[in-house]
Amino acid sequence: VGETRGCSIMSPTAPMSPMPPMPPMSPPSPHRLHSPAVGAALPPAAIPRPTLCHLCQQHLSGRVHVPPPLSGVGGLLPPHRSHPKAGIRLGMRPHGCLQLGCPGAMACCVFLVGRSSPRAAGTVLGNMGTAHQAARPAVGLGAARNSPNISHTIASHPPSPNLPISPCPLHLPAIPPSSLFPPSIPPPPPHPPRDPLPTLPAPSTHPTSGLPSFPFKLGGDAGGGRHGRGGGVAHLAGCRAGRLHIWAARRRMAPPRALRDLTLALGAAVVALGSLLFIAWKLYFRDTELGASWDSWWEREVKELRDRAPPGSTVEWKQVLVLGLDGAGKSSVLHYICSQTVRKRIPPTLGFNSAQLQVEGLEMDLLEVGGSQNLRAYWSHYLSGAHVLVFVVDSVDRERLLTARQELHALLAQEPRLPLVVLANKQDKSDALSTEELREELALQALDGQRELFLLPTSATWASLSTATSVLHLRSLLVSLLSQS
Ligand SMILES: Nc1nc2c(ncn2[C@@H]2O[C@H](COP(=O)(O)OP(=O)(O)OP(=O)(O)O)[C@@H](O)[C@H]2O)c(=O)[nH]1
Ligand SMILES: [Mg+2]
Repeated sequence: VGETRGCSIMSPTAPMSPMPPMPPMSPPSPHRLHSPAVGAALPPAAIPRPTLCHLCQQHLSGRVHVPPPLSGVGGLLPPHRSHPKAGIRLGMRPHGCLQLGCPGAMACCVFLVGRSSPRAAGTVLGNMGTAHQAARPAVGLGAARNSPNISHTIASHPPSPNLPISPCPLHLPAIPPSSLFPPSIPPPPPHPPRDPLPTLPAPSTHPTSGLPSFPFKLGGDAGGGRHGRGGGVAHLAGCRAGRLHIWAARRRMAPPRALRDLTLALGAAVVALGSLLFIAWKLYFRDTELGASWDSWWEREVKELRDRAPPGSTVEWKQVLVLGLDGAGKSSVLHYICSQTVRKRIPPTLGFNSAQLQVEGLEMDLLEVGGSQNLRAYWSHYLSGAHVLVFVVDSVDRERLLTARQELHALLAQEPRLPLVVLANKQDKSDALSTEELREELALQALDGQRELFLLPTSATWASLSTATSVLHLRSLLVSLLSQS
């Protein structure tokens, strides 16, 4: 046990004296930095007398001082004589200036701030008066009070009313705080009363529209104006006000000017391009059937026939009447005979078509009357002037063969001796009826012996040009028939 070194070293050699009692803790002082005394409130006499910092001393002694590099935050720069405004740097602290309790700093700052920015002066004073109550903001106010803006601004930053008063190091006259900080800012003078608005007349009812309207004068009292001399009383109806409102809304939503111009330019370009294309199309197809109308084609045919006739020759006119149900192929056959070309698309004949053929001193007048139901009533009117009747039948249209037969026999009943040529058209189609079948379906055998009767298989297509079904056989037959009569 005796070898326990720690115990032997740590063991006291002398008896311990009792500890003295600790003094009671004092509460923290609000002015601990400026007053070493301990207490809740300091009497004015206990505040240490302020002393000028070295920067303020230099400035107040009249020497130009170039401030050292700035550092820190929350203070003011010392002033510069030639550039007083340059000395104002709120929010930046210069070296050594704005020492707590330095009234010189306060005076310099307020002086310069007051010359440059009254509002900044008020801020400075307010901050210093509240944060550093040991200083005396009233000292520097002697230089700034001449500006009404300063005192006005300072009112919004009133320092504590318990500020102590100490002698002014700048020997400025002491100013009582009550005159520096007015209790309230005087209210602005009231606006002068405006002219009362003119009262509108009561609305009346518009005589024609029935809407409420308000009379107003056009052109003014002088009797001029762009609406006519003498002015006059007009009526502004309620609907017009609505239109004005819509117009204004449209104007607000109108696209920008550049977009409008671009749209107009594009529209003009499209119109010009379309016109050019149309002219080019017309020029390109002027000699083809696409560019020429049906009527002009007939006119050209007639002109060619007349030009081909030998001068002074006597031409005998014969009329060939071409009839048949609609869609049988009458127009196609005529076109084929006259031009020996095929038109893929032929519009239905709404009235009649006429073509002249001059062959071997014989001029044929080929007359086609439309085959639609409303035109069939006119067929009989052309029978008396015809020398030959050509009746065209659609060899594929089985459903209407009975109709075709009835129409044909009704015509023949009126002209018992008129030569008849029946065309079994569209023989190029695979399901076309043969001529024998058509002879039976149309009851042509009943006409045997009454008149000259022919039944020809035809096809008005390119492929049939040199075949037995070519329409050109019809032309030869017609020439033979008409030459005899
Ligand atoms: N496959 C074929 N189609 C034909 C033939 N003949 C005419 N067509 C077609 O039949 C349709 C009617 O021909 P159109 O010549 O107009 O008949 P249409 O008798 O004059 O008719 P309407 O004028 O209405 O009385 C057209 O589409 C022609 O192309 C033919 O021989 N073969
Ligand atoms: Mg036709």
